[in-house]
Amino acid sequence: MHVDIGAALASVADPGVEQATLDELDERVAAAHERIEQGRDDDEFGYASLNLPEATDAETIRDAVAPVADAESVITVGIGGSALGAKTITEALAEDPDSHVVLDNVDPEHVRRTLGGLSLADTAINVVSRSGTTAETLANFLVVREAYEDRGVDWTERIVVTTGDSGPLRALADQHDLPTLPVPEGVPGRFSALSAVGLVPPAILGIDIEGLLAGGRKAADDLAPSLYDSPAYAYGAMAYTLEEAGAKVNAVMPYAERLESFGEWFAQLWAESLGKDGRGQTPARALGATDQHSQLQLYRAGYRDKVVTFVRPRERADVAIPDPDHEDLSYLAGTDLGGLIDAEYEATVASLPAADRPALEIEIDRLDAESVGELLYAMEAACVLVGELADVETFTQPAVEWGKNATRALIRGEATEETAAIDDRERLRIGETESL
Ligand SMILES: O=P(O)(O)OC[C@H]1O[C@](O)(CO)[C@@H](O)[C@@H]1O
Repeated sequence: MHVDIGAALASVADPGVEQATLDELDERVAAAHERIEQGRDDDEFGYASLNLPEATDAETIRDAVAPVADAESVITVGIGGSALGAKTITEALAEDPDSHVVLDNVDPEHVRRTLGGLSLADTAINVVSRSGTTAETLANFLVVREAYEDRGVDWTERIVVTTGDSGPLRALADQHDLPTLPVPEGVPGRFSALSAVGLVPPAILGIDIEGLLAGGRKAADDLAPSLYDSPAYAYGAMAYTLEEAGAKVNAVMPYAERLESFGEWFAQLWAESLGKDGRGQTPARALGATDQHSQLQLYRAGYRDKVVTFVRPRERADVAIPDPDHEDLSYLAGTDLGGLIDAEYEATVASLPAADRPALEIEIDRLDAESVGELLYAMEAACVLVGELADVETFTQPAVEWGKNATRALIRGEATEETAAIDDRERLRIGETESL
């Protein structure tokens, strides 16, 4: 994996990073690296995330999924970091990415349609919740369980549960003696892709989870006291410095359909870790080449408040483009789709500094287990570095609690500060909707 930061230097971009600023920052990177390594050595809360490639035991995961290893599909019931890591890995690596469906929302139409489309007898259930109390996950699990019962499929024979030591999900697993895996100690959900939290569906679907962990180890080995020696820290240092210089939005634009969910995973990692104390880059999700015909206008000619992070695999499968039968298309003759998307990548990356806007590039070797593991780990390490440099609480997410408390109080019919705020919130309705 390599990171190219050239298109975000002040010599070609505004906001941009002066080489001298980067050299100066490198001393702070060294200090942050030392702090991170100390946290890893002590398995400190949060920093323990960066020990997962060594701490995760692939054999234990394979043993736990053995009873359902014959499943043709997996349905993951989880949300946030309890779903996005697995979703990202299976989308990137599964032979058939559609064999992993994820219920990480409580949209009744979507849940009903998803369950209706599955042969439950051939589908394993992967329920994941660190706290074991998340309303969306528990509600969806109860709906999924009932669907299995209604179709006469013994759900206790088709399930793996990954959860903490307490809470209703742990109690349910104990009550039915279900195969369970622990969530990693001291690792927030968004950092847990390289643990049972992210690796059960890949293991069931025959993905090389050992390769994913090996890729994570490679990225860990590349952490160094200088950003110039570590792709992860180079990316993190640039993202931090660009934010300081005004790039408040970080648009992640992978040039591979199989990395679209990586953008969703990155969004939680970046937003929940760094959106603290009135700061934090807003992660925008884009996809190349598609969003060249959509968001690129804004990235090149909108506010100077963005950096675009391009991601691509160097090696790709290929599809020849048949010779065109119109002279206006003669430029496509003898080319292939891989060559076309790579040409579009090069053109679009260059189009940012051509409009003196910053771009960062992340290139992985190919879409295989080691490269994906390396990418996920490197982004986690980059995120931890930004948290150190920005001096924020990287590993907690207190701001999400208000909505959870309000939802629970609403559902229970309780009168709380939150429900009062819901009742009294400012409204000015324009237009009509039919009254329910
Ligand atoms: O794994 P749990 O406890 O169900 O939490 C799911 C997600 O909800 C959050 O706690 C935010 O509410 C995320 O940090 C986490 O990934």
